[in-house]
Amino acid sequence: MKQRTNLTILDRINEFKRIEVARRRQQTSLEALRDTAGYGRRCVSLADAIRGSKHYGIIAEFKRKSPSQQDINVAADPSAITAAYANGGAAGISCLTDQEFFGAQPDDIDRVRAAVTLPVIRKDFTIDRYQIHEAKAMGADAILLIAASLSAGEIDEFAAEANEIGLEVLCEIHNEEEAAKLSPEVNVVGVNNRNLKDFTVSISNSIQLVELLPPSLVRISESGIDDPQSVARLRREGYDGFLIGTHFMRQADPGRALRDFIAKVGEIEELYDGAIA
Ligand SMILES: O=P(O)(O)OC[C@@H](O)[C@@H](O)c1c[nH]c2ccccc12
Repeated sequence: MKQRTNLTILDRINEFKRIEVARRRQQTSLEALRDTAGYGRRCVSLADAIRGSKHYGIIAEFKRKSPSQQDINVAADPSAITAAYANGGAAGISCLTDQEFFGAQPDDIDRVRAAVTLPVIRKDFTIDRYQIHEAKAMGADAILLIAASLSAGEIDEFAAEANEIGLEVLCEIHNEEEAAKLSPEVNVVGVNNRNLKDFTVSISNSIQLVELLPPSLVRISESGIDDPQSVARLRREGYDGFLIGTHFMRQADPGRALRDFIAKVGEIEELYDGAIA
């Protein structure tokens, strides 16, 4: 038998999710989810927002705490912060909805939805198709699929089901083996710089994997980005966007931090363009 001590954090979260999903399904049926106002809402395209961004395609994340960073900003208000992210130049919003490990509250997406018109990613650990419909009912525009947790068949199936109800899919990979699981149903591919098994972070992971990413997909680099220089570098490698949470959430004014960050990327790119002109 597999020993509990050998389970990674991702295994533990996914195990918890199976119980959570079973409980939620008892409380609210799929049919009831389909009757919600959120479910009837027309989604905004995340891929288009990243591609069309004039501010480097930054998806700013709302996150109170995490297993790797512990408390980040536990008293944070989702409406105020994401409205400030929108004003600061975000291309999209990522909002954690896991309560147990990430400290989310049940109405977080509602509050984000009320505050912004940007595309919103429901950031959770999707291991069951029920969660796809739940994301739609919550008013999200896109869901996250973590390749480390799913088979190639599940990624394809879940992504197709999400697309069918208007949701886009961000599929997250961390290595070559996971890159091979990408499906044509996926809209955005994210290379995670953080290893979800041991929490080590390395931006060079995005640099190494970029050549394996299908050119048709919008590409983003995720996690551990805290320096405008890294964004400028990764853009030269072919990344269209960036998912950044902790660096902004830790600051007194996350919206302003995003605005300043974007301005610095601009300065770096100007210098770079000047140097090669
Ligand atoms: O806070 P950071 O290091 O800027 O990272 C944001 C985002 O990439 C990270 O929260 C994340 C990436 N993949 C995930 C999967 C589940 C939960 C969270 C994540």
